[in-house]
Amino acid sequence: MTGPDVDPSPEPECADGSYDATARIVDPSIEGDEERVEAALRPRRLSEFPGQPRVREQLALVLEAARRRGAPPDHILLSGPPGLGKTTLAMITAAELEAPIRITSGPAIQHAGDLASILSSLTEGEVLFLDEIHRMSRPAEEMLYLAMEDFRVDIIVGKGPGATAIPLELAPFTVVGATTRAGLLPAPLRDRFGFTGHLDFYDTRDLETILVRSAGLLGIEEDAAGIHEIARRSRGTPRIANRLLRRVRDWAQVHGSHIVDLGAAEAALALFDVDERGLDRLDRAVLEALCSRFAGGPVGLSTLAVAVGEESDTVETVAEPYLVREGYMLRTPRGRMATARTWEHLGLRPPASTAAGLQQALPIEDPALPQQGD
Ligand SMILES: Nc1ncnc2c1ncn2[C@@H]1O[C@H](COP(=O)(O)OP(=O)(O)OP(=O)(O)O)[C@@H](O)[C@H]1O
Repeated sequence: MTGPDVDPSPEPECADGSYDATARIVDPSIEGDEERVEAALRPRRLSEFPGQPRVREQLALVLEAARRRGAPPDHILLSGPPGLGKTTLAMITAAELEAPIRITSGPAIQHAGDLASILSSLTEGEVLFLDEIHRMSRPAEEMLYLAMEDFRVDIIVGKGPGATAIPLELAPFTVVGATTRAGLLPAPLRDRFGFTGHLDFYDTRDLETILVRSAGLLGIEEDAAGIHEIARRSRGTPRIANRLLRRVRDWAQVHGSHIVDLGAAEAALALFDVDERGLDRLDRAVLEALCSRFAGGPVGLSTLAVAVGEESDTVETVAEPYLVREGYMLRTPRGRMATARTWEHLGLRPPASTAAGLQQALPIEDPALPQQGD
């Protein structure tokens, strides 16, 4: 079977030499054709979903209990870095409940009225998937509290002192919210979710399972060494793993071997600037700025982002979680700092004062960053 195809990613360097995150081969965000390929690769049921054993088990329990009660489950919040499977799990939730799903996102709901019209059209038991729930407007958020708790919204009719609230009953439904920034959710909203699943980066073995499945669906011939190489250099992220698989497939096709093996994986990943540890150009740009321009830190997030020509949000949600998790960066009360591993990876020697500072660096717990076992 030949699966859907996409063009190779363009070279991510801008004309002025700054970094273009939209063109990153390991950018976990998606657009256009990529969305179509992703849809084809999504597991449909919990039993087909590799990795995240804790969340999977917890979710299975919540859904099974709801099914036995014959009532919609509690609202579900899924948090974690991009590309780890939040949307996939929301769709699986609906499939396991045999319920329809309505998909929207925080930025798409700017007015409370937008949300009211979605809520009032939900059928009993329907799943409402709210992606990027932390980006909803305040009035919509407040309407959502009431709807989640009492299955009711108050429609305001008129303006000023004469305005009246007309309550509108809603059919019971389940919100599945997804966020890359759980720490930004206001407490009243967070408290209305009966179950929170935090998705963490995948280990290499789970990524191998995902890649073998994807290769089968896309009609790609592979061997174990090729799959292993891609898996271990995918930043623990299924979306990136699937994308690298297609680029290695491209390389193999163009070079006439047609098989995703170790040689093809190494050559293609080198071509697309994915290094031995799976770090990409943005990761390395951040680390290089941290070491070369700020002597290893501490440096504030926005200063660091400006230094690499990126939005703070991109550095914080896309690059940092993996760099922190892999021990390449520390978040301290005084700012971001390089670690001994960073200097070593870049082949640089820290100045003596920085080396001493490294000993005193105190990491901070930040709810916006994924925490193990959260
Ligand atoms: N456990 C998994 N098994 C197989 N494929 C997966 C898994 N998790 C994610 N994927 C694949 O990775 C891609 C991205 O997943 P998904 O869209 O669910 O991520 P996300 O966390 O919602 O990302 P975002 O935060 O950007 O919305 C999809 O093609 C999906 O099929």
